[in-house]
Amino acid sequence: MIQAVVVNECWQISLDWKTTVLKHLQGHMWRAAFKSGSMKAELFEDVVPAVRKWREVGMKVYIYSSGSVEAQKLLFGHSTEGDILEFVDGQLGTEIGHKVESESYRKIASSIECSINNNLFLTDVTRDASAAEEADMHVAVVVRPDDALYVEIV
Ligand SMILES: CSCCC(=O)C(=O)COP(=O)(O)O
Repeated sequence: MIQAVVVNECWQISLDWKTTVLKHLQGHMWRAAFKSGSMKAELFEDVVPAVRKWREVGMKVYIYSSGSVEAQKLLFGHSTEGDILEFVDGQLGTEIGHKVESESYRKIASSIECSINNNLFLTDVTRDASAAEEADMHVAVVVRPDDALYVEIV
């Protein structure tokens, strides 16, 4: 039974599926791993300096991820750069809507009380970028070395 679950979860991960069940399992595993100190989130070295700079000039920074809010807090709270949650104004998960749906970005703009075309969405997933752009949000696709599989070069 356990082996069947592991095989199924690995299959979902290989397809980059973001099912709620998978993300809940992720949250449980991460809780144990991050809290025990056996796992730390590794950030690209430009992340913290960039976020600091944006915050210094008065910009707000939010995380919007398919990962649950708990998973986001675990990851950004236990990074190799320490707890960087203090640099973040809030976390948004898929309870606001899926990242491939334009409506999600409209809802985000409304919930953070910032007009949609005054927002910049950074992502490495082109499907998510298209949805945000369709909603009139500014978008920048961030290309990282291991993202080649998910970024469609057009
Ligand atoms: C940031 S916490 C969880 C990350 C995660 O599980 C994931 O699938 C990343 O998806 P995203 O929507 O953030 O691209």
